[in-house]
Amino acid sequence: MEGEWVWVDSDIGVPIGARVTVTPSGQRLLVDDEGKQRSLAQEQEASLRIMHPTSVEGVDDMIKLGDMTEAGLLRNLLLRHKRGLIYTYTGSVLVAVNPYQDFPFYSGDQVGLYHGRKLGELPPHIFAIAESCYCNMMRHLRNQCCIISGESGAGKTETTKLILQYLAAISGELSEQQIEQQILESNPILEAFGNAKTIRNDNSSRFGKYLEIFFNKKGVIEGARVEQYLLEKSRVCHQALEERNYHVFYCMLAGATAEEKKTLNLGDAKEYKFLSKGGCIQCDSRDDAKDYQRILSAMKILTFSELQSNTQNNLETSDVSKSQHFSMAASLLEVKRSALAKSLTEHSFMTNRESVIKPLSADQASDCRDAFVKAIYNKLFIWIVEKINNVIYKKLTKSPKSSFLSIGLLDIFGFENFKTNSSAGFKVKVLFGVPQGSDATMLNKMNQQHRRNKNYVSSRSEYDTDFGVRHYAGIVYYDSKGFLEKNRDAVSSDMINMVKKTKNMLLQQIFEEELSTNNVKISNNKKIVMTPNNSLRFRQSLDSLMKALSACQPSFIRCFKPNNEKQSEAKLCMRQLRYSGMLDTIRIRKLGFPIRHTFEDFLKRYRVLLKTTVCDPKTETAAACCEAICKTEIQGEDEWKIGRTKIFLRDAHDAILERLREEKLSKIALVIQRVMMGHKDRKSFLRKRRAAVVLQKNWRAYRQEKLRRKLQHGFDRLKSKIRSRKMQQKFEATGLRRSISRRESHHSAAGLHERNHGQKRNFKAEGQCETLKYKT
Ligand SMILES: Nc1ncnc2c1ncn2[C@@H]1O[C@H](COP(=O)(O)OP(=O)(O)OP(=O)(O)O)[C@@H](O)[C@H]1O
Repeated sequence: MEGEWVWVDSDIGVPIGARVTVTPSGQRLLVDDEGKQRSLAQEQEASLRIMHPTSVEGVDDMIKLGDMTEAGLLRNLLLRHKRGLIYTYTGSVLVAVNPYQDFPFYSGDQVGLYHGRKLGELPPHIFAIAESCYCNMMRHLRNQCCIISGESGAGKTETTKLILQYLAAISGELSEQQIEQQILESNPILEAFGNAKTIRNDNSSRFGKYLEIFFNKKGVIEGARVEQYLLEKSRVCHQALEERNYHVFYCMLAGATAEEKKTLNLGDAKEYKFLSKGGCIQCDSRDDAKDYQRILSAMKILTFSELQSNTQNNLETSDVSKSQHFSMAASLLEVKRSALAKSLTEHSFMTNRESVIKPLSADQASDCRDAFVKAIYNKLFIWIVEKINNVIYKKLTKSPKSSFLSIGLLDIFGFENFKTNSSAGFKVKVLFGVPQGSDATMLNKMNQQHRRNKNYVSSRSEYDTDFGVRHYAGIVYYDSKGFLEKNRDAVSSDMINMVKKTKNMLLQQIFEEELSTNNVKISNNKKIVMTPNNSLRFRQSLDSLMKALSACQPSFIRCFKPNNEKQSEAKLCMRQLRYSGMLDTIRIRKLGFPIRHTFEDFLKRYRVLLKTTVCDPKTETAAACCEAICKTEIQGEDEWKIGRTKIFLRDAHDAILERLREEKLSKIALVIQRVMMGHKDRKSFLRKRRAAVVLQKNWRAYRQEKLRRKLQHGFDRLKSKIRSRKMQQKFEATGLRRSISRRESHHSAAGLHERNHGQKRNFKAEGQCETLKYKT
């Protein structure tokens, strides 16, 4: 039907989407995802597969896809990427497609938005994964790790930085320490010394990194530790076309002042062979001079002391080399030119009876020089990492590790399969360890040793120089040519003897191990200082990494590169999908029960979801209670399984149960709040009512008493008036008044006065009597 979506075959090896359209003339066409029109014949129709609606619209969790095929996954990722949605879940695994541009995804607002929210509550985001790690750590008191994988340039390093940014922000809300800032500032330093421009990525990490962030029990960052794995040393002396040496060289030469450069005898990058072998000095996306200032300020924060120019006094002149660069090198290494010349151009070896010194050919001498340069850089890098750890980790060494919780971020090497893969890769080192001898003898030895190993593919003929390794993603062929050279990192004892004489403390410090060892091995008539073999050391550090990881609860982030210059978007993503094992992950996660809890843990966490009328934990077993919870809360019998000691759940149910638990808890909290507030309010109401009654009572009593007293007073006066009137009437009635009048005429003046006075008294008494009558 018109408008319907179907799957059609394509040249990328998997079907792509296409939409049925009808032209005005009535002809039916298919318009595929790449915009190409295809005719639709009637006989074709039966073979077309209708697209599931979830694939038409796209889903934010690929477990929900109806078309659970490579094509389904690919279309979903590309569809979302086109809409600017770079993050997609696959259960709890996050797929991150590199946006190659700054999106407003990572602001403080976004941190606030995702903080405290469950995975799946909000659209997929790297902050949701960081939050989930943090929450799981705090909830289960268990260390977490994030395994971030993907091709070179897919965005692993940026992702690691974003997780760190998130954790630093939420920890910063809880305390005002400056440790978060110091941890964040270690990035520019590590990137300057350990990253370089490659043809795949302008800022490619050339070392493996495991950053463990330590939190106290309150969830505040207390420190961190960086572990580095196998820096690509060969880059210091050699770069492929269009690639650069490590950033720090270009940054320093572009950013240092003329005066600083003069003190250190530095020129421009293009003057140095080791910096210009790739024919690429500038990198368009980088500003070396600006980065230099950034590196210096980060170094200040991490308490690196300032670079000091070295004194050039006390230098003996020598005729060994007239080159200006040679003198400069000797001066910077703070050794006599003669000692440097000797160590570079001669080698001493032992016969049965004596020590013999032989000159080196020009090629041998430059090998010797390169080995020394690579060793210096590598050791300097290790020293820098340790120096950073001294600031961000040292405080924690005083307390036992168990007093902290941690989240580890593993940024593992980008994996690429070129037409020709150089054996310089660390992966080859992990497999085999590098023997002495030539490339051919090494290949021979490997072909013999690993003949029966199903992961090893021997060279097809004795003239072939390549061999294959069956990786998860497929067979990768490595060319053994130049293998030993690229991996040669043994520094000759002559060189070490030269280092012994240096006045440069840093140089002595970084070669401390070699200087303190007396273990000198003679191999091929050449004295080599034996420190623990590099591949052995690497294997040991990987073993301890594996141990640390397996003790943690892991989260996975798969970074994808959406395009590069040479391949179509879909083809490139398809390859990454296959290599990352995404489809298998989804199938396994869909089929399996990746979430598992012991009955006790499960019951402790989800006890609130249990109805005691259905199953009472006081009388029933933990297993029965767990079963009862699942029966009521999870739909579908097949969605969970009861084991002997644990309960197993499908991927999505962890989040669902958590949500239900939270809902239930907030309901219960509401009831508690309601009852508490009601109780509090009633108590205060009753107190107020009692007080009001007392007030009313007392007021009324007071008012009544006042009235009563007034009345009483009135009556008393009334009574006295009545009495006085009665007395007067009585007096008048007895005629006493007449005799008194006669007596009054006798005493006229006094009598007049007395009469007036008596009249007045009478008037007054009458007046009072009237008032009293009125008041009564
Ligand atoms: N989330 C993102 N937002 C914006 N740009 C990004 C993002 N992730 C990656 N990029 C861009 O892609 C580039 C390459 O990413 P990054 O260096 O993280 O890759 P990588 O996988 O670590 O590669 P390598 O294995 O070579 O070190 C970055 O320099 C940046 O320009």
